[in-house]
Amino acid sequence: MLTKILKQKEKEVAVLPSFIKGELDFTDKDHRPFAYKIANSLSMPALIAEVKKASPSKGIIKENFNPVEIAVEYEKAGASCLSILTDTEFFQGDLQYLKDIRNHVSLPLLRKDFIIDEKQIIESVENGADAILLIAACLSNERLGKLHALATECGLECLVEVHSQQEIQQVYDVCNPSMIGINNRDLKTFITDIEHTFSLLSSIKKETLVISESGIKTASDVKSLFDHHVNGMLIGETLMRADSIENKIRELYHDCSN
Ligand SMILES: O=P(O)(O)OC[C@@H](O)[C@@H](O)c1c[nH]c2ccccc12
Repeated sequence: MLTKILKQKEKEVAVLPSFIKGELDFTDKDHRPFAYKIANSLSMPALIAEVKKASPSKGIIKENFNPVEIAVEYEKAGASCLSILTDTEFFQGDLQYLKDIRNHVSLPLLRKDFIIDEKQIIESVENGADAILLIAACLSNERLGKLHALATECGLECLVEVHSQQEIQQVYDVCNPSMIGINNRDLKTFITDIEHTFSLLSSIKKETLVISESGIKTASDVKSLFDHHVNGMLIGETLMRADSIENKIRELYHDCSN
């Protein structure tokens, strides 16, 4: 699946406009600090709530999908940051959702896509992202280092996603990201296991914020992230399937306040 996605991304990137680095000027962009928001959620793991219509493993997750309404609900319900899927082909997202949501909420926004090229970084800034996802499994060391450096120069924060001890090493060899995301989803089997986060925690530097991603479903999951001092959690499906986002978020945090 990842190979298929990356092939498609190469096609998309080929038609993106090129740019001249010296001519970039993003000084007037209003940046909403992403990692700062995560670091400041001390009493419980910060919630990065994901706007996600569909996925390759689950198909359509939410039928009546209104991205702006969902984002507004997430903000009201106390999410710290939002993650917006912008991949159209596999996740039925759209870059336009990022723009629209930015006009209706004041939370920091992560563009969730498969970033493999510098041109997508420029596109992310232009469309209102505060942060981007960089997936170690999709990038060589050299690419990861370069993309992380350009994003930082452009004022974007990076959440660098890893699945293994080896990838954590790869990340630290080429950059020092403020946030590392541990994906609990095994990309080969699509099975999620939150224990995956705990098994990799000790390899992450103290100064790096840790985000647990995927398959977080219950108050007891959230409590165990909290007990392991995980800084943040990225939740999509559980919230998208809830009848009431507000009630679901309250329910998820329930055991942290006891
Ligand atoms: O819907 P879930 O299981 O709560 O997962 C959210 C998020 O972690 C997942 O969408 C994700 C994590 N890494 C990704 C990379 C690309 C696309 C999607 C993802």
